[in-house]
Amino acid sequence: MNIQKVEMFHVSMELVQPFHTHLETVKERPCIILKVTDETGISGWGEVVAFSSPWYTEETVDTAWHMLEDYFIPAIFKKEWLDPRAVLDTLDSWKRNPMAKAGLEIAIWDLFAKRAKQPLAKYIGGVREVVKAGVVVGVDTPERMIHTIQTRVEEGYQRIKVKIEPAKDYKMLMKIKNAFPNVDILADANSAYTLEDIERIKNLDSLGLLMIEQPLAADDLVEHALLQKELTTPVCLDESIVSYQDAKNAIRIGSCKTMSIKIGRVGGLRNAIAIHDLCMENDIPVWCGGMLEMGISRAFNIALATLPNFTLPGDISSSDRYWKKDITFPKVVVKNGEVKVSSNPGIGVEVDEEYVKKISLRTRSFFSKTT
Ligand SMILES: O=C(O)CCC(=O)c1ccccc1C(=O)O
Ligand SMILES: [Mg+2]
Repeated sequence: MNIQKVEMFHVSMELVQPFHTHLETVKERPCIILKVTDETGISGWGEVVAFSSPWYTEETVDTAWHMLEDYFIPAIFKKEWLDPRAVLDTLDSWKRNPMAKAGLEIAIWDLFAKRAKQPLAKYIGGVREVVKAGVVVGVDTPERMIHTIQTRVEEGYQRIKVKIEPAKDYKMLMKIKNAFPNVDILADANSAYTLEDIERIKNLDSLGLLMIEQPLAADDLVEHALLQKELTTPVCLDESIVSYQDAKNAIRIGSCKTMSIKIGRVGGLRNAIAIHDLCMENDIPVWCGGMLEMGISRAFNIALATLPNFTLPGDISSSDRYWKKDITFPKVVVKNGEVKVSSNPGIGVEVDEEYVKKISLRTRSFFSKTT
């Protein structure tokens, strides 16, 4: 297979509700959408999930745009592709920039699955017809959060995630747990604590949380291991796992009991699958993390979550939780706490290309030299 054309769209959409963490509030969500077309005219779609500023990880929309136009896109025209797993071997001749690499790599996976006339979930070895849905409830007063959680539980979501920080943890979580003793509650700290806060974190142990996500710094696998030894609540790593090697190290020293896998954060679908397999061999259950994504990335998350070791509900929610109008159709809907996996070829959703063009702030097309 040869790539003949790559189109890049820098788009932006307003979230239905602003997304608050202790690090950043996201109201307007930019993204890079990628369309790759082969010699037979079949196209695959990708999405780069970096934000406009480096609050979550170091990449931004602008750094990703730069890496894609100056390095990654020119490189993929130079090869004939027989397997989507080979794409990262080429892109990994440059360091890091996982979200930029992933955006391009996933578009090629979609293209391969479409050429094989198979749904992506089947193409990667998925085993589920439906995946479990979880949702994030934004920081607010405990009363309003309890009200929102009630609605989400009625909608069927199987797990509720709330953001915590030292100034807003035990009391808020206790109110929530008292109101919903049988609901799985996950607390995500986005690195708001240090090991000096160990007594504060240990205090959360009595709440029976499903897990605590990324309590400490992104680059601290060792301190997460020390913390996990002192806690009964499972530690889940998010920002700390940006490569297969990170996952291997975390497992080796016991930094966590579960992981959130995000295709963008780990540099592509091949790596996400490999980390899934590694965790499965080591009895570490995983779940699919979310990035406030648009419909293309959401479709990839659903396909990824059909792999056997995705036994925990992920940040996989209805399109309506994020967007008035998404760039893909049909919409993702949660029914009885589950999302149905598409049986259409590739990512299984159509991209509304006219709409993508309409909301684009900049676009660029690249062509193979041989056309
Ligand atoms: O619903 C979602 O898409 C995930 C929400 C979420 O927690 C998140 C969103 C953007 C960036 C980082 C994170 C995170 O998991 O820390
Ligand atoms: Mg997180």
